[in-house]
Amino acid sequence: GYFGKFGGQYVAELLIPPLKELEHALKHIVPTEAFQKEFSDYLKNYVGRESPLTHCPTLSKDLGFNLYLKREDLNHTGSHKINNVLGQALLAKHMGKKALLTETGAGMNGVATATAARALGMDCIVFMGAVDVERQSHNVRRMKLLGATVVPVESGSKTLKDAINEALRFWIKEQATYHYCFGTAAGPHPFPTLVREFQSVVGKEARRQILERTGALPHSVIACVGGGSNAIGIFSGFIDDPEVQLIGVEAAGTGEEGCTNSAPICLGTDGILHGQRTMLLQDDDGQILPSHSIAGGLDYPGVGPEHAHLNDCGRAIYVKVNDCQALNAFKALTRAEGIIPALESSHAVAYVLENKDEFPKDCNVIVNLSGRGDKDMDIVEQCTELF
Ligand SMILES: CC/C=C(/N=C/c1c(COP(=O)(O)O)cnc(C)c1O)C(=O)O
Repeated sequence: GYFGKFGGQYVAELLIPPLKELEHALKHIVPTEAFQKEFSDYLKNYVGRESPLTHCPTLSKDLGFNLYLKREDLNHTGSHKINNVLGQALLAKHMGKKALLTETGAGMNGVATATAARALGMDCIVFMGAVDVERQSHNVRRMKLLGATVVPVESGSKTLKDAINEALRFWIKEQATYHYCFGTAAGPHPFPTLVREFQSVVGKEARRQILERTGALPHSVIACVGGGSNAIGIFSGFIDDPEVQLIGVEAAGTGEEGCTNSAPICLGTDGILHGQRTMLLQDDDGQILPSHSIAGGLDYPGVGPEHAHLNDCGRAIYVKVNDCQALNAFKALTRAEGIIPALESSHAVAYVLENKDEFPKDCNVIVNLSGRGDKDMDIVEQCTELF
């Protein structure tokens, strides 16, 4: 369960049994033809895969190279989150679990888990920081419509980190009947591996699609990084093609020197959080620092261990983009191509728009468009100078 020196299973003894059960399921159920067939069938006929690879003619003309978007925003429920939670929900069913619990920040993972629970006839509890309940209210309404119980978390910074803490406590108590649908490629082993496995469909499709469309591999593949699941999903399709540059985009918050941010790889240090050794925003005593991002789904002081390793070994580079740059990219994509991106995904688009001279003329670049922006209407409308 390690990625270089990162990863592991640093949890209370009480959590070892369900994690061991999950490791067993990953090894003995996921690889079976029956499971893979059922999972692929849901991805095709319920999620609506495969997602398109959309060329952006207007932005490409301005950039001087070809920008392609992997359209995870077009999946059922509006983001890549459904790929992972459907895989985990199917696995939970096979493991005889009766209900699902999860954490959510942007609410996309909460909606996806509530949706998968309905599709499989299971109950669902979602832990969500009180700050996120406010700023992503569109998704809270969707979760409730889907019959999920939303538990606002009032501890700590009342965002994703705190929701994970509460969810883990709940799981310790209810592990016999609940499966913890971990929403990102982070947490204790086997979650980073399990989530990567279920998100790898994105990278497989994107690699085949770009070869079909352009006859060559792309110069770069770019994705925003919160916990790291949409990025590791698309990276995994190209990780064995050393000529393809992999770029993870973290959230720099407001961007001033020393400001509160969510960029643990760019600005953090090595430590342990939520059962994993990874890069973190922490003080000298190892106390976790509060994070900030305009995007609820990136507002997390940690990152999945595989990204910490890919940064360490240099296979991927990690950069950061601030709130304002993300908002500008949100507007640019909306107005240029008629696609309204999630603020999380806007960070990946912003990196390309802000650094266009780094990409060779006429090359091909893929950005993972991890989700749609309906949930962000209130936030964006507050930045009225944008529109
Ligand atoms: C697991 C908590 C993260 C959430 N969302 C994260 C997110 C992210 C960042 O999550 P990762 O892909 O796991 O880094 C990117 N794009 C969209 C549209 C997102 O919603 C959520 O609760 O919805």
